[in-house]
Amino acid sequence: MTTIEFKGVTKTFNNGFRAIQRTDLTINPGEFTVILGSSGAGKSTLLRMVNGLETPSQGEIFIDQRKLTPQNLRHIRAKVGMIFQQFNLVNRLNVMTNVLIGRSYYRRWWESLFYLFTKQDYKLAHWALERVELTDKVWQRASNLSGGQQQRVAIARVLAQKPQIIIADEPVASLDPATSLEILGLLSKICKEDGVTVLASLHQVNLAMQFADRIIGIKQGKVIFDDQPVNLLNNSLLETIYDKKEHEKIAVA
Ligand SMILES: Nc1ncnc2c1ncn2[C@@H]1O[C@H](COP(=O)(O)OP(=O)(O)OP(=O)(O)O)[C@@H](O)[C@H]1O
Repeated sequence: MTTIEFKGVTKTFNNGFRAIQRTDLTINPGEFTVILGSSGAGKSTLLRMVNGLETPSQGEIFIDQRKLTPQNLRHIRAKVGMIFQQFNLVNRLNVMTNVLIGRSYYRRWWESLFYLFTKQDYKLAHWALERVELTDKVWQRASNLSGGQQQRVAIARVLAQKPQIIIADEPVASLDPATSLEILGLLSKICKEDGVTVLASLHQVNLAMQFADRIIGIKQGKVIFDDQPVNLLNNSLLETIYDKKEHEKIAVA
């Protein structure tokens, strides 16, 4: 099981805006850690640094005690599966091919370009689609699926990658409440059954409380809460993580 460490990490964008203040964090192996914070708090920036989609301005990131560098980025990306709010599927391709794309990290670039995958890749893709209960949709175009089904294809693609870490950037922000529960339940199951370290950002406090082993609250790029979910509600920090108005909106929702 794999640990993620942020050591003295900051992120300042080219326009001079500092999105992440100096951060030291260890994300424990095999845990479901949720990052909470209002819009613009820096959740995506923090997550995107784990697989090199953003680079820290200062400090270092370690995956399983191995420092993330441009030289080992491809190797580390193979271990880190990524799930996005907008699913990021190739809409014109069928479900199977989308899932096979998760195997690209283990293929030469031209093999992936021409969708040349091995029997073992197909076997893994089938296994992944079974895990997300989508074997009846294998040959359908991705664009013909519902949002929840598309997110399940994205999870299958990540599973086919055989990741040690899953980074999920607001994975349920585009889904209805029932489908959100289904998707987070699936991620939680994968975390517990496969020993995958999951680091997810969410907007919904109730969902974080239900699924997280640990919640990290950030505000203006700074960690202001880091504890078990049960300690969040006892703590006025919930009002601090979100400004009070937003908190009241969430409570009503
Ligand atoms: N490429 C960039 N250049 C300059 N500023 C950026 C860039 N990307 C993000 N930011 C800024 O950094 C801050 C953090 O952005 P980030 O996307 O990490 O927030 P977030 O917490 O994920 O927000 P949301 O919940 O709305 O997705 C925001 O103020 C954003 O405008």
